[in-house]
Amino acid sequence: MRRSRSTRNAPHPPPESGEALRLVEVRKVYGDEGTRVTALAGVSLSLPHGTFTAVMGPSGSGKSTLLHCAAGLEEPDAGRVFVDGHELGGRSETALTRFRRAHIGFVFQQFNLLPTLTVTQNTTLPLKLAGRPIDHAAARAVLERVGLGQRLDHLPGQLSGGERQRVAIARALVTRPGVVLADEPTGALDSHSAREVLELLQETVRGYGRTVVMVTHDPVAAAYADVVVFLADGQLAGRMASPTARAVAERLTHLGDAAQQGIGG
Ligand SMILES: Nc1ncnc2c1ncn2[C@@H]1O[C@H](COP(=O)(O)OP(=O)(O)OP(=O)(O)O)[C@@H](O)[C@H]1O
Repeated sequence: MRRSRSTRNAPHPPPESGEALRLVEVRKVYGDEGTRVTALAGVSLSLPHGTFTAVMGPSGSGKSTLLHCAAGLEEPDAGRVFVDGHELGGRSETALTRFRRAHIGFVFQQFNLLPTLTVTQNTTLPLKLAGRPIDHAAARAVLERVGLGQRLDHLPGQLSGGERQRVAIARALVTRPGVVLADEPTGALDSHSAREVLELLQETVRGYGRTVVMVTHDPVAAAYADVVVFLADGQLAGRMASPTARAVAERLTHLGDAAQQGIGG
């Protein structure tokens, strides 16, 4: 049966639980005897729909691993991950890929655009890969929303870093995922472009009800989020609502102490 245009374009309904992302005692260990590193040592986290969360912590504290486990890009050694109320574990690789394409958008520090595809083609690629119909009007609307309505036929090499990251955000949004995961999305940008990208991520949450989880090293970037969760040594080491850059920077300097005292959540 052909699906109607309105059904096809409807966002995925929020989970009844209201939780966009839930991690339960997630553990991830890399390497083997002699090189073993515990990247995540049993992390539990619950993020409601329509929230913007920043994940911070020292280098090597497990931030990217947490994001990759949440995205189903890495399989935890133990624990459970739920996205939009659906458990990721126990799926075949094909089923996981299909699920990821429907429910999760991912934004990388280095943009990961295909250099030979135009802005429009890069943006609609996830729909093409998912075998979904390409609604050019909808893609154009997303690109206009990120301020690239005048760049539709440009190649990534003809864009600034900030513009490339905005294409990457449009690409993450085009499938209307419930959850957008961003790994250092402003790490390669100057402060002006970074601010634009952060405002865009904020608008994604406030205006469109998406849930954004962003790994960052930058307290100024983290201050755009509703909540900051801190990681240290693969464990949760605290949480801050309504963060300011100054308060976040201050907390970061004491993170080591918090981890040693076993402060979580
Ligand atoms: N593929 C891998 N193989 C082996 N060890 C890994 C791998 N990926 C990550 N690690 C280790 O796991 C730990 C957590 O890494 P992760 O990249 O999650 O930290 P991070 O907090 O994101 O660090 P950074 O801020 O430097 O990006 C680190 O000690 C890292 O060396």
